[in-house]
Amino acid sequence: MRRKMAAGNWKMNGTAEALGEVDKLLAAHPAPSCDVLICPPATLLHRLSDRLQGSAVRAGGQDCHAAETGAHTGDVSAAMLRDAGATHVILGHSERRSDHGEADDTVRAKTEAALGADLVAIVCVGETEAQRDAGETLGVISTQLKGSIPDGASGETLVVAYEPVWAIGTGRTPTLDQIAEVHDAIRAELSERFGAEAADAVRLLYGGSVKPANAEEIFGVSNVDGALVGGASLKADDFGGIIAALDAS
Ligand SMILES: O=C(CO)COP(=O)(O)O
Repeated sequence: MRRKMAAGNWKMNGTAEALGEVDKLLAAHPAPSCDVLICPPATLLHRLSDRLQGSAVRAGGQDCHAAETGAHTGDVSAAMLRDAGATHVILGHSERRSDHGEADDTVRAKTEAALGADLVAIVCVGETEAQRDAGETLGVISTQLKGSIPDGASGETLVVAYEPVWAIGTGRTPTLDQIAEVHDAIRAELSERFGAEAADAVRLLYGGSVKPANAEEIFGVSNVDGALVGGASLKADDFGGIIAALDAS
């Protein structure tokens, strides 16, 4: 049985006062039965992980460099995230791919670095609207999975997030059938590469305009093991509603 996961990606949002929302969330959901993860900006990671001491909620990074140390101004290594209290890191998010030109081989190198630092890697894949309209969705996802996930990944160290680019921050979501089609295809692809047992242990998250109002139906979809949540993770009430829907699913 895969443990469900609700992961919040704060993106470039939040200064110290945002931690008040975390206090609210912890008070409202002291013992969630799913894994709950918050990935704040790197500047908040240490303070967040201090705040989460003694709770069931974990902290994660939003990116890391592929190298361990060195002359990479502005970058943060996987070991540094770990040192700041992270247990997980999001890699290959579509905003990293588009804002920073990250290709699959970069994502793969970063994922290797994350695994080497004992972080769970949440590797993101997803098609653009033009790719979906052209009928290329499954091919694009397959290429991203092959290129972004290193051979050393396992069910315990890898989470895959399917985030259609056109659904991120837009209020639009794929149909439930479209989500099922992609998640089933991801599971099959992982199974072919890593074997059924290892593939079965990998959590597959859906991301893109997940809200309390649509969470329940999305969590009912085949091979959806939770969500990677952007905007709605910034407010304790909204993220709490998503956690509650996941716990009830
Ligand atoms: O990109 C996302 C999470 O990584 C999704 O963002 P939204 O939930 O704001 O659409």
